[in-house]
Amino acid sequence: MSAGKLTGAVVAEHNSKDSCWIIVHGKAYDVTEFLPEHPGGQKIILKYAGKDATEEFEPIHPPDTLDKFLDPSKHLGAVDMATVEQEEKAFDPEEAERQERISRMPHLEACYNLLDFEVVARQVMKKTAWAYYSSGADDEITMRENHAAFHKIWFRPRILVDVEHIDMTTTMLGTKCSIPFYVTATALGKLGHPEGEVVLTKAAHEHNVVQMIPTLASCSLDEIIDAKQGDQVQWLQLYVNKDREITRKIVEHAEERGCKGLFITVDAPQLGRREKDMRSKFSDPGSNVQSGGDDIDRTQGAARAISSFIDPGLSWKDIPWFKSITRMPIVLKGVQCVEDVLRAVEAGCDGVVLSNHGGRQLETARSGIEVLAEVMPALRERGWENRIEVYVDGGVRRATDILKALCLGARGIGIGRPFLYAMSAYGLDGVNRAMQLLKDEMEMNMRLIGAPTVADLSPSLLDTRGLLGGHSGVVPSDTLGLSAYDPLQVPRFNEK
Ligand SMILES: Cc1cc2c(cc1C)[n+](S(=O)(=O)[O-])c1c(=O)[nH]c(=O)nc-1n2C[C@H](O)[C@H](O)[C@H](O)COP(=O)(O)O
Repeated sequence: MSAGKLTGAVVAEHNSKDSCWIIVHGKAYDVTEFLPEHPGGQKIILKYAGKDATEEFEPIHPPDTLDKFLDPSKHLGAVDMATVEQEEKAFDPEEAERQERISRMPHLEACYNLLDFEVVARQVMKKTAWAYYSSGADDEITMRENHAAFHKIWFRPRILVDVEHIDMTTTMLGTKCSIPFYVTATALGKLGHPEGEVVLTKAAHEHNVVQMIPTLASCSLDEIIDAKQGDQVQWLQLYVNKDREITRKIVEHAEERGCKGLFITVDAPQLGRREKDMRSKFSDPGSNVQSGGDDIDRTQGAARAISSFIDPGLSWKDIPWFKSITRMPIVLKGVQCVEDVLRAVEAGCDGVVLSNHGGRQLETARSGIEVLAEVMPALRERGWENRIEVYVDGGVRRATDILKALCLGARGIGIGRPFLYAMSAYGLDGVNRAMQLLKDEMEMNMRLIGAPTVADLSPSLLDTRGLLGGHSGVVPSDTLGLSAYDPLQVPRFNEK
């Protein structure tokens, strides 16, 4: 012991399956018995047996994970970190190139739209982080269709409308919001930024935008809720655990802490096959997947490793139970056809999110905006349009995308990746700029459409015939036009 603390040498003696100690945030833990239960497999823990595992642990696990899930008897106490041998990191040419690009990255002001953040983030993010955020399922057709679908809808703007004063405010689940979009739930925020989801919390407060807190956040639920200010509104996104008592505790705690909506994710009974994420794990020098020596198939990437608790048995019969454990409005996130929206109304749900999980789940599922165009007329013909709030997410990159969804009848629009990329590349300043760019675009486009308030946004302002074109998959491209087209510039990296 050194000054009443464990030394690195003592911890290093416990470096095998038979006796496995790790160090996280300066404390030692005996995880020997936990090894077979680890959702991410044993190999990743054994890689750090007897060593400091903090860097690997941090982005994937909320800080209270060990307190919550590891028996106190296995908490071995503080380690004198001065005695811990820090491993010499082998030179990583890819990391050196990434750092060099960071040194040349464009100024924040060079980002003029949400896609600009994606261009920069791709160059400056760590490979595994980029892979996790950017990946979609299988061939990523749905992921790309999510954005492409908005280009099938055209506006029918009205003129000579007094649009001097633009009012973007709306209400979502009874909450007044300054703009009709929200930060949707996206897991593992610390893959992109060391502060993780609390960065999104701060920006959401700045712009009076609702934040949906992910079950699989890197930050703990309490950290994210503690980061909110004043009457800032947060919702909880829930992956339902096979152990319903764990789920009950999470829901009750979130309600006690002031969350104003429960969004139950229903499109992920199993997480989708995201090959960029899988591939980046496969090439991860630390994993032994090549040798096939891992006891859990880590070729499935981070997604599969963190989601084994999700209950594939979740069904409509569970809705009454959720209504019995919370007074929060209940919204089903990931609904993808009219029939299930009508069923949600009959089940007494307060809302649905028309979503395919950002194209990360079922490949060739239709985009949320296309489903929205089908759902709202079906609700209106039954007189049910006010019985349920309909949200949509997926592929939203411009305010015109938001306005098209509002015209079709959406209550609010969820945005995921753009805020992750803005955060990963430029931190809080990036997310603030992204939200401000959207606000500026919204104000201008509401003027140009001839709709000064959200209530003025109606289906009559749209031409949706393009959505009826089906999914030929091979869109005849305007080759001549494209060859003449001077593509938009993207932020440029400074010359070497
Ligand atoms: C980009 C992204 C999306 C995730 C997401 C993680 C990332 C990195 N994760 S995931 O790890 O399980 O796939 C979640 C999640 O935790 N829970 C959830 O309901 N949706 C999750 N989604 C889906 C998200 O809530 C939106 O449906 C989707 O991001 C909207 O599409 P855009 O990214 O194009 O805005």
